[in-house]
Amino acid sequence: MKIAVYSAQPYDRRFLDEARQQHAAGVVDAVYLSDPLTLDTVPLAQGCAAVCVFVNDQLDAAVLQALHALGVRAVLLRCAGFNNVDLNAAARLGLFMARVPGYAPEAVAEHALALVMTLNRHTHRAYARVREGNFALDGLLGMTLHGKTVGIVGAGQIGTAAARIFKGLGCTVLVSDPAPAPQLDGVVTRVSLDQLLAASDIVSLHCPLLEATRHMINAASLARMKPGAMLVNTSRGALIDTAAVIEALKSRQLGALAIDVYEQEASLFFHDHSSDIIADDVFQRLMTFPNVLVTGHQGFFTVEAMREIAAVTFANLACHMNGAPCANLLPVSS
Ligand SMILES: NC(=O)c1ccc[n+]([C@@H]2O[C@H](COP(=O)([O-])OP(=O)(O)OC[C@H]3O[C@@H](n4cnc5c(N)ncnc54)[C@H](O)[C@@H]3O)[C@@H](O)[C@H]2O)c1
Repeated sequence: MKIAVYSAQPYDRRFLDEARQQHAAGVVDAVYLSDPLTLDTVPLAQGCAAVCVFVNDQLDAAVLQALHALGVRAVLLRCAGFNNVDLNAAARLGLFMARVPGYAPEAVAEHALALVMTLNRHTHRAYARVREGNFALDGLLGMTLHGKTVGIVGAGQIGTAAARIFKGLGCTVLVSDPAPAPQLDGVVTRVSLDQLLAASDIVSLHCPLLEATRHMINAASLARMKPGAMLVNTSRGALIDTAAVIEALKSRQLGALAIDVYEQEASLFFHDHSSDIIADDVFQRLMTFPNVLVTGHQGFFTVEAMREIAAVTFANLACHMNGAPCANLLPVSS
């Protein structure tokens, strides 16, 4: 079987090839495409019975229909989130749609911690200063995290890992989740979103992007936050209304922002734009704040997570090829 791998970076190729040698040598051929999947790039999957995609690839009804017409019968997401998939269209077309849930929740949770630590203690600024021979401490004042209150919005696999990390630092951990994980019983305090926003020094988002969670952080919810609190988003960009966040930063209601995801990231992230004029004025405004830290969707990016993503992707493909049950199917509705 031939599989077209969209949005393939050299590191994807390395880990996917490793897994293919181990799990599907001689059975699966991979065609690596640096282009993202869009309606325009569907024809690149000509001759392939499956495609493998990533977080910003388009999987709306038109793209799925075009892939199906080309003979594609399986779509393998090499990620956990599937907010970019039209589930109804996938069901209508009878496509095999599988993802990689919970491949390394600690990797993303640890990245959230890295963002908090960096932004709080200004290590990114200290690094640059010291290299220039500037050892002044002015502007580097942080807060001691021990004893602070951290609010985790969405305590699934990643949120649970994050809750344990912050608990380990001596923080009080609040959780808001309509279906909270029982393994956090006795470790965290369960509260409503409003209670969490009002009480937390740090709010970290770990829920999926759904219609119900789109822009859950907006002007109203920002106003309910503790003045000067830090907001962290390693989940999906559109959980946050970025324009409202900019206003809250300007008024100092929001004390600091750390994001690994951005609602318009598809045209920026995973590529080198250092010689381009970036046309996204909202993103560029964010870049002007000294209390904003942005990374380019790298929360998942550890050796362990990349290995697991590649291995599970080929295990999912094997289920499709052998007609075996697959635990990682998307919840497609008919
Ligand atoms: N930055 C990265 O590299 C990266 C990597 C992997 C996943 N992610 C993102 O992290 C998200 C979480 O991943 P996960 O593996 O922990 O998912 P998960 O399904 O294990 O957990 C999600 C949790 O969110 C909860 N939830 C749903 N709606 C909610 C709401 N309105 N308010 C509060 N909680 C709500 C669910 O009940 C569930 O417990 C993914 O959806 C994905 O978008 C980001």
